[in-house]
Amino acid sequence: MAGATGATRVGIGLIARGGRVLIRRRPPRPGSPMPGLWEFPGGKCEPGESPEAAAARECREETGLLVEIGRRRRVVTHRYPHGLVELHYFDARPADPGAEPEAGSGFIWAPVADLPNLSFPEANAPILAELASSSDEEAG
Ligand SMILES: Nc1nc2c([nH]c(=O)n2[C@H]2C[C@H](O)[C@@H](COP(=O)(O)OP(=O)(O)OP(=O)(O)O)O2)c(=O)[nH]1
Repeated sequence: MAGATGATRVGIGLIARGGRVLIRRRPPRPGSPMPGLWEFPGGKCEPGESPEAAAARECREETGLLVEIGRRRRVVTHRYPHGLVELHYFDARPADPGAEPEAGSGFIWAPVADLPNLSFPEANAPILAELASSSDEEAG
């Protein structure tokens, strides 16, 4: 769904537990850009859906986990060759603290400190820098 700026709004969940976050490689699907890059769970807002609700729904659909959405950390507008996106990043955690992502979903718990070494879509640079700096603080 397009926002006021004409950008496609996207809700993204930073599902964290014990210094790790859930990521997977973007699947190679027809019409889905940037296959093979790592990503956080998320996707486009449906008509009338808030980014927060989209983040919760996509986390559920993609990882199988029911999540509690926390604060909105950042909003990033980015132009890709495939279009203009407005990415809303939310802190999230599994409603059941011991729950694991669905087998076959491709999601893994990656240490936050490892994220700078992985290839993500370009628009994720600011959130990756922010997460890396908060992991330094925790470590230090
Ligand atoms: N899920 C997700 N999308 C991201 C991230 N970083 C980033 O730039 N994006 C971009 C890629 C796409 O342009 C857009 C999300 O679209 P998508 O294609 O993954 O979403 P979707 O599941 O709703 O799409 P569809 O294939 O069902 O049409 O946000 C990220 O970390 N996670």
